[in-house]
Amino acid sequence: MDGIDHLADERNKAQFDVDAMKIVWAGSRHAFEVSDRISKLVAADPGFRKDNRPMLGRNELFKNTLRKAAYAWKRIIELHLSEEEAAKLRFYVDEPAYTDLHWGMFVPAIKGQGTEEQQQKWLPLAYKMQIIGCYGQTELGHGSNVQGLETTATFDPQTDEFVIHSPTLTSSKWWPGGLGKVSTHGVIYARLITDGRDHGVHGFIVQLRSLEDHSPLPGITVGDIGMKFGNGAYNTMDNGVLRFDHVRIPRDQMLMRVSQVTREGKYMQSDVPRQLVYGTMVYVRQTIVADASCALSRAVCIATRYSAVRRQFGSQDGGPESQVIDYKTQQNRLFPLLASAYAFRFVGEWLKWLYTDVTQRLQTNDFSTLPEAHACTAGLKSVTTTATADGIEECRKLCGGHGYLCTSGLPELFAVYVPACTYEGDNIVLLLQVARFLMKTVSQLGSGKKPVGTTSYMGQIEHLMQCRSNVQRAEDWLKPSAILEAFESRAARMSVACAQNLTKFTNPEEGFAELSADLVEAAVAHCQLIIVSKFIEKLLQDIPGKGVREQLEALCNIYALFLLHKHQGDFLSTGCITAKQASLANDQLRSLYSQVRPNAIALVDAFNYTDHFLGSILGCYDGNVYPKLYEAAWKDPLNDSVVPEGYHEYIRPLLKQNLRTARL
Ligand SMILES: CC/C=C\C/C=C\C/C=C\C/C=C\C/C=C\C/C=C\C=C\C(=O)SCCNC(=O)CCNC(=O)[C@H](O)C(C)(C)COP(=O)(O)OP(=O)(O)OC[C@H]1O[C@@H](n2cnc3c(N)ncnc32)[C@H](O)[C@@H]1OP(=O)(O)O
Ligand SMILES: Cc1cc2nc3c(=O)[nH]c(=O)nc-3n(C[C@H](O)[C@H](O)[C@H](O)COP(=O)(O)OP(=O)(O)OC[C@H]3O[C@@H](n4cnc5c(N)ncnc54)[C@H](O)[C@@H]3O)c2cc1C
Repeated sequence: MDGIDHLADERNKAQFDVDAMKIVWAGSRHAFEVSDRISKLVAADPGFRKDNRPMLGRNELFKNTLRKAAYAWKRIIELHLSEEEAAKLRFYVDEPAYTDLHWGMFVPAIKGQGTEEQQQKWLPLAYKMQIIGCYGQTELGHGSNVQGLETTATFDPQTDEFVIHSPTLTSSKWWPGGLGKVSTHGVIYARLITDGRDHGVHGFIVQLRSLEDHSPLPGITVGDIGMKFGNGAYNTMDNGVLRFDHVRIPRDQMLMRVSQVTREGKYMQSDVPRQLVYGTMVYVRQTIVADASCALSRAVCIATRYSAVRRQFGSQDGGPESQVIDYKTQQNRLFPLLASAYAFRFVGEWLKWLYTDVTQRLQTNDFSTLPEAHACTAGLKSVTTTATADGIEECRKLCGGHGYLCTSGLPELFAVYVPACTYEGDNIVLLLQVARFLMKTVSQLGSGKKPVGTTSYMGQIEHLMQCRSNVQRAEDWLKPSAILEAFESRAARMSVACAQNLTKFTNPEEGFAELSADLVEAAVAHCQLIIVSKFIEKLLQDIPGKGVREQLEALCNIYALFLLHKHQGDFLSTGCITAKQASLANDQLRSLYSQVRPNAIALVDAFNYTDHFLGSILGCYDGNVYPKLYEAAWKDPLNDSVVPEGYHEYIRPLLKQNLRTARL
């Protein structure tokens, strides 16, 4: 606006090489270059404008999303973008749309659960978007309990078809994104019935709409489920309702990698575990962890830049007031979120590796790491999305009153992000899955079976059950070994305590239900240990760039010590640390905040977000907040006229009446 960088002084304070940090954040030089190029391309294109979203009504908003999705596809084709570049373009367009489900769930479901033949038939059509697909699992009556789904797929041997049917109101598909108005096809989950026998839930490719005129096919009732939380926000998505009235599909449209139905109607299961039917959810949960770091870093970038711009109190001799970022309370709320964004980035990278590894093993029929992959994706999805949703709201509060304005970008970010705590598995339901995995691990400890992977720490259970932290000075908390021992012993002791309490119940399922709140806490402790340990492992790698390692070490310590402080009840009650050691951790945390303070702006610059992507006046790169806020206010439709519409109808009569009353 005035061409001045109002945050230049802050940028000059940085003690590390920001460009090198950008590469660490992106994951590689290649990833950085792709991301940088595509984000700038999107930002410069008026076709991807998004600042008017909160003002649009539902129909206008939705049509605008359709236009953008079609335009994005046109640009992808014109520019010959690779799959990686196209995914980045959709990411930076930053508008939830049916394409998320098409590329994010429909295609992966066919890839993961379809046979080679099925993949060859359906994937080319999906890749060219000649068909558009959704993921139709959840129903009005059941979401978390997948085994409770009611939709049926009954095999008819006479015609070699499945009959897909919604027998009750509660069996209506409800929620699938892209279903409401766009999808031509869906991977639909239904109970497979052959010869009167129910074989449980399986996936089927079902055509929903005509490829000629988009009308629903016979027997199909489909529509949108209605407005969701927040103006604009996730209402760009057509989450849908769907009912089937005896809809017939050919037999070869059952996804048959896990199990098959023969021409004669015989149900056959391959060696592949039935849980692979849930494989698409594992895949998406893994991507959601990486997305958590994006959403949180975005909110933190806004709150950090604005905290450096905003001044309140503390003026000396008529000089400027204090920047609010210098208040320790602000740092204590903001810097752990900054550290969490980095922590989630690195654990997301690791989880991607774990997922790729398990996928390769599955291809050779090695299913041994599937339970761990399920527990890690479920647990980390839960812990990172909860922290991110809470963190975005905290960032809004960190921006004071202006954070509540839509132009801060934070209300929309929160509204779009918060359902991540629910979709792809309710966070509590997922933590209970982790707890089951942990209880199984503990119960096998005496059997000679060595715990592996993320539970390998349980292999030293005797030590972890009785060790005492040897931290004596605040600086001792900077040793990775001190942090790891505290987190491992806390997690191990909480799991073992649950396991011991479970033995008091004759019926294990009753015990599990009764102790579920404690089990969830044990699962959280285990997941936080994974995040801390993956951050520490990241620091063992070669990290080029002046001062980059030092900044990451400080952030890693902030993340760990902040958690230790927040959950000190766990650490103290399990006897892993003393009250004195907890207090030393807090002293160390304060001193780490001072270390990070001069680098804070550079640490958020390293995310390399364009102003277009951030979509926030408070977070704009040049920090020129006030003129931009002032100017934006005048662009609000309410300011189109000086005297508002409705004055003559509703304000003037009131004022006149008050005048008469006053004269009386
Ligand atoms: C405007 C823009 C501005 C800003 C944008 C900013 C940010 C945006 C950021 C992010 C957006 C990112 C992404 C968006 C993506 C998605 C959103 C859209 C779509 C959402 C889609 C969905 O929600 S799809 C539906 C998902 N549904 C669920 O997740 C259901 C959850 N329930 C279950 O998974 C299961 O029912 C259960 C696991 C809870 C229980 O299953 P059940 O069969 O009953 O199992 P159990 O008896 O408990 O267990 C049996 C054994 O099976 C093992 N198991 C269970 N699940 C799995 C699995 N998945 N894999 C492997 N193994 C599994 C379990 O451990 C048991 O094992 P045992 O050894 O103990 O027998
Ligand atoms: C924005 C959005 C997009 C979505 N997109 C899709 C999609 O594309 N495709 C699709 O199929 N689905 C989709 N869903 C549905 C989503 O996956 C489900 O809403 C989710 O799995 C949670 O299930 P539920 O709604 O049945 O919650 P419920 O299970 O009914 O949860 C209600 C409460 O009960 C608690 N609870 C449930 N079971 C237990 C238990 N065993 N122990 C303790 N507490 C429990 C939960 O913690 C929660 O507090 C979407 C949902 C949203 C919000």
